[in-house]
Amino acid sequence: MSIMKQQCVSDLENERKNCSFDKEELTNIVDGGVEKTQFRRRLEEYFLRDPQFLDSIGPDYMSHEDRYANELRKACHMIHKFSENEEINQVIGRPDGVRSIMGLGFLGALTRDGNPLQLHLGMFIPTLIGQGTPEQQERWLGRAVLGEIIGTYAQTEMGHGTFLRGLETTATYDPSTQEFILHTPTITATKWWPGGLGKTANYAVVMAQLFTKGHCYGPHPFLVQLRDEKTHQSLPGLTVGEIGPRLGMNTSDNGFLRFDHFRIPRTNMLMKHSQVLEDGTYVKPLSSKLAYGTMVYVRVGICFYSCHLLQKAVTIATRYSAVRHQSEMLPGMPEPQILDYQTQQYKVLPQIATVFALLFAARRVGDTFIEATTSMNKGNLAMLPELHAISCGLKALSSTDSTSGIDICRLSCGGHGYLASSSFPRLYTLCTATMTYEGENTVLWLQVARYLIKSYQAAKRGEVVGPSVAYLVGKNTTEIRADLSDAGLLGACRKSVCAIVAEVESRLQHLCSKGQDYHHAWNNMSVFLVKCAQVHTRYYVCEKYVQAIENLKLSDGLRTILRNLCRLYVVNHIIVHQGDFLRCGALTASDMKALEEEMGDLLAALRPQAVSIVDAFDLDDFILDSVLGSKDGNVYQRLYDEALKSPLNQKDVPDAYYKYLRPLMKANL
Ligand SMILES: CCCCCCCCCCCCCCCCCC(=O)SCCNC(=O)CCNC(=O)[C@H](O)C(C)(C)COP(=O)(O)OP(=O)(O)OC[C@H]1O[C@@H](n2cnc3c(N)ncnc32)[C@H](O)[C@@H]1OP(=O)(O)O
Ligand SMILES: Cc1cc2nc3c(=O)[nH]c(=O)nc-3n(C[C@H](O)[C@H](O)[C@H](O)COP(=O)(O)OP(=O)(O)OC[C@H]3O[C@@H](n4cnc5c(N)ncnc54)[C@H](O)[C@@H]3O)c2cc1C
Repeated sequence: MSIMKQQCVSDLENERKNCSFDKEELTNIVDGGVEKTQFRRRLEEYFLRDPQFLDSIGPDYMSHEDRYANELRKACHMIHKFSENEEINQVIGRPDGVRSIMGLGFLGALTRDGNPLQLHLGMFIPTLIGQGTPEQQERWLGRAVLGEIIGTYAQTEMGHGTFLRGLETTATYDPSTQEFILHTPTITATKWWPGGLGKTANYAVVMAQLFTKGHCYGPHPFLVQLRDEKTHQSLPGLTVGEIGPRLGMNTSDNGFLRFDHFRIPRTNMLMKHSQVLEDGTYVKPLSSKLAYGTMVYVRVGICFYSCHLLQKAVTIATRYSAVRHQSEMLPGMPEPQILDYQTQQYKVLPQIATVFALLFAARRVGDTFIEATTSMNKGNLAMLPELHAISCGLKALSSTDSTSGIDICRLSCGGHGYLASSSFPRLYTLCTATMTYEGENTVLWLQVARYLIKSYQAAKRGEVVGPSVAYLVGKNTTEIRADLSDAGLLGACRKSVCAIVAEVESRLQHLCSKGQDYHHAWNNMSVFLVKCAQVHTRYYVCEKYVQAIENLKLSDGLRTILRNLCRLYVVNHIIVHQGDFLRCGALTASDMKALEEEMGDLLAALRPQAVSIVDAFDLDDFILDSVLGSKDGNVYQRLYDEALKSPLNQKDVPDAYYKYLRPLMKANL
């Protein structure tokens, strides 16, 4: 064993000796229970040890087409393995089965840079479940689950992604043939972006403006066959293709689609919520927003997904920080592990704390989703506005924090973090996409703000408002801070959110009273409205974090760790945004000093446990896919071995030298 390897390995071994808690207990909490850990491990064994998921050469060295083909190969193999596994079949058969399987983060690692079947699994099947009638599900769902038909979710157009009411694709009902005629009237109406649309999918859920009897009823979902089931050739009357290279996700064949008066049967409109009868009569849904149901589902999924990406990044960064030695802390002494620098701890440890914050909050929003959909299925839509606001807020917060957290982790690994083999570039590009897709984050923050302001005004009038916003009026606004305990800090958060919302609402009203119409006043206040949404959502996350730890049954050792992480999260948030707390008098300058001191203590207390905590995430080396983050810490050998795989290293003198450099250098001429 080389000296370097020995040192790296013993660094991690020493770290692991410090562990003051039961790792398995923490793993179970991360998974959501002992049984879930066991289930995940069984499936990981089944998938990750299968050599078919290995790449013959690194995807970064493949052509665009070969990379797509390689990931498609693995994605199809994954579906085969789904159908061959009795346990998975049983789970998929349950009402929440598809969600449970999709929620297994490790599946994302089977394909590296975007899965061509992700939209099929993540949106097409859920839309059939959420928007299709029982007869429609009978017709398509079973085939979709088996992979006999592959679909995508085609909503966004070149001209409109955010503003759904602005979609231009039309679906006009023709009662004489009982068909809808799908048409793309302009270049901007071209469907643009859907994953898997380019070359993989032979079906799509297409969102189009529904016209019947001369009226437009807004965007509705239609099940459209795109390609022949035998030849896979695109059907006459439509044009479909791939949109070209992206920042990342380059193997998800994001596509475009145009219709030229393309006809589909009436029964292909997904009619669970609204219907068009044979004679063209439109039957209204209970709420027009039910057509947006799949987006709400996926926004909840993104809260889990972005958190999982951060979990990977922080595992890599923490292990690397324990094996990397650099500079001198004490003059003349050996170079310390970089994790011993307080500034390094401040990069890594808050990201670990964030993983738990996002995970606990995602679980709460997941529960709200299940509760709301259960009552919606019984015709009660009362929870829909609250679900929409919470899922928008948490999707925006999770994706933003995970993306910035991943980049902080990358930076914490210095130069090596910039290598593709560190995995950070891929983690970053996968995560930053979650800030845009499924609702661009600013737009989602403004949806939350709309709900906040309306609820605040309603609460001031004495009306009952949703549970997540009930705190906006009443004693919280005048609450006198007692101490810096968890409860005290949550009280300070509440007070500052209440102050910010009250001030922004009053400035909004002021603009209106000066003669601005509400929409202009709204736009002129929108920077601050976004802020309202952000502080409210942050408070939601902090509150759920504290509650989760209070409610979990934990051993003392683990309780201390999780409590310290939670404190670090809340205290750091308050320090970073201290202006919000000082401005409304929720906290004082001397409180801030005390909190800063506490933060230093928390970093020091958590430092010895950092490697063990990320070990407890139980992420297999295959999942991490990083030369910097593997379990054994053998960083330098892996870096070197990976570099040797570069095609440029297969010849000492590359062909390009003879073509370009030699003439320039005038060598041997
Ligand atoms: C649980 C575990 C899970 C496991 C995991 C599984 C999942 C794994 C994840 C897989 C990842 C898959 C990859 C995904 C790839 C990306 C796919 C896409 O981007 S696809 C493309 C994604 N594209 C996008 O996301 C587009 C984003 N744009 C939009 O969603 C909409 O245009 C809008 C919301 C911005 C405005 O809509 P507009 O119609 O103009 O509405 P107005 O503003 O005029 O407000 C009117 C009223 O409606 C209300 N309301 C609104 N929405 C909802 C709702 N959903 N509901 C309820 N209510 C809603 C609103 O509050 C207001 O109420 P009020 O105040 O009147 O009471
Ligand atoms: C990797 C990836 C995968 C995708 N997959 C799919 C898919 O499978 N299916 C699908 O249908 N779509 C998909 N999309 C499209 C995606 O959903 C949209 O790009 C997204 O909803 C944003 O819409 P937009 O592109 O129209 O952005 P725009 O709305 O044009 O955003 C541009 C800017 O305008 C601002 N803006 C827009 N409206 C407002 C407003 N009301 N107030 C304030 N600011 C505003 C935004 O904040 C942003 O800064 C995907 C996109 C990406 C990047």
